Amino acid sequence: MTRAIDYSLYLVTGRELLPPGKAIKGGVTVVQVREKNIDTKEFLQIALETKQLCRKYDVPLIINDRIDIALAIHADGVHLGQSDMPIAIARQLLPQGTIIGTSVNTIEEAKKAKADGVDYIGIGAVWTTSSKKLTAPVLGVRGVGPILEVLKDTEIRAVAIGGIKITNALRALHGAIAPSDYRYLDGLAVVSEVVASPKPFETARELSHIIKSFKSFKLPPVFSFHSAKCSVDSFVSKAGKLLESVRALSPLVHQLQEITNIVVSTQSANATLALGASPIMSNASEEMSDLSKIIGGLLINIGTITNKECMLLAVVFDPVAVGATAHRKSATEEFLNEFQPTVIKGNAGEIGALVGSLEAKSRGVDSIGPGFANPAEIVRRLARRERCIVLLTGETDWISDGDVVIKVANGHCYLSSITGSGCMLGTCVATFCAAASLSAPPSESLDRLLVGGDMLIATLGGLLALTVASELAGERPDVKGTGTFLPALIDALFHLTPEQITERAKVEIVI
Ligand SMILES: Cc1ncc(COP(=O)(O)OP(=O)(O)O)c(N)n1
Ligand SMILES: Cc1nc(C(=O)O)sc1CCOP(=O)(O)O
Repeated sequence: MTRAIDYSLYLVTGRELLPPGKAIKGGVTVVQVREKNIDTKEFLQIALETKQLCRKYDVPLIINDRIDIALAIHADGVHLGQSDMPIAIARQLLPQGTIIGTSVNTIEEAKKAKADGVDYIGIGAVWTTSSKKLTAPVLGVRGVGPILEVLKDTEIRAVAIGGIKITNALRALHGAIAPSDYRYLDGLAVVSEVVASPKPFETARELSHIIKSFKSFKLPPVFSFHSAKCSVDSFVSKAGKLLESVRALSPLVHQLQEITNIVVSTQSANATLALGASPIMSNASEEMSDLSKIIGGLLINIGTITNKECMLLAVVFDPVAVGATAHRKSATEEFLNEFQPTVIKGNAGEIGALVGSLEAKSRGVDSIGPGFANPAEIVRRLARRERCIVLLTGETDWISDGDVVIKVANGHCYLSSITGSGCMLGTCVATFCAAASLSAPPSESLDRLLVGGDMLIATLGGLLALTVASELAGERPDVKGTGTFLPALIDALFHLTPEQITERAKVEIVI
């Protein structure tokens, strides 16, 4: 019988790298010895030494490429690449129960591996790597899910390999989920993150913690805890109450808006202040590391984040006019390939570009086209795919965590006639998300390792804050048009109460 293996943290190592002892103690669950350009005798020696270490800690040992070495040391398994010994012949040569894994870069290769009856596949390379000269294209995190889909209804295990780091492990795990049946990775395979670490024990421990936390959490939804059975009243009252947390905690909200002008920045900063939070507007990547330690939430539009620690903060991603230019499209792709947002917010044109729908398109920052025939399905699908909350804005707004869909019909018509209202909404949502995450019990973020706090409620709270404030502002007798509306809106945000939110909310749970 084949030994059952925990593939969670799969360390690939070799003679120029570490003896894996410290890393195993930190939580490595499988070790592979991978040697290139080496004498057989020397490979054998290294494999034997590694085997002793693996036996000591009861961790299975896999040999890369070389069936003869695996046979000689009675290894637990072999890993064979596309140009190595064919799987069927390897099966004949190896004792029954030997684990056989193979490398996969395409759906076709995955189908072949499935037909060959391998025990596991290594899917890669997810990202670029300095540990190997790649001969196949980099998949990106979005390329992994469709390959996993091939393993549907099989016992074949899967790990992702290539460029996996502590900072992107979470995105790799969440982003690499086959959408149709929630098949997810069994583990992550790493070389340099552990072997080049000055503290391999600590690095392995941290990676292991991320993977365990991911696996312990039931899928989906990622950021909230609801079912369609929850009542509208409970959603709305929790969303309104969050305003009290915003005022009590006054979270620092970082607004990294590479493509916005100064007028909009001032407005967004004033809206953040009016809610009782504290804005910091900075695009300097040099500051990201320091800022990530003190901010409660982050709002980002098209642009880059160099500091991946931010992934563990409440992050609102606003892909402004993503469908309008090739640059915005590729920047957004790149961002979502690497980064795990908490909320994606966009108008129909922007969300349409993300889901590949022709029902709505971007013209500049505006949206054109007939609009979505089934907006509830669109937000739910995107939320599931990106493992986050999605907020689709328009005359009616739609929110989903991939499960529940909420329809919101608040807002004054002047909102769409002033510049920067989308950015103001982004900052309101980021502010409420920051307050929700800061007030969450510490165990919540530790257990789930994403962002603690209820991000569905927080998104609803931020949306209601701005839309209800806009109604209050628009109703003022001294507001005669959009010029007087804007300062009245800031005033309304400043004086907004939880009761106004709950009394005025026009919210429906759709599914
Ligand atoms: C877990 C895992 N996945 C993929 C590979 C790559 O193996 P291969 O294609 O045989 O390439 P080389 O490692 O031989 O360069 C792997 N080793 N482990
Ligand atoms: C050994 C290997 N195989 C890959 C593949 O794509 O099949 S990528 C890779 C190296 C992974 O190293 P690191 O964790 O340092 O990026």
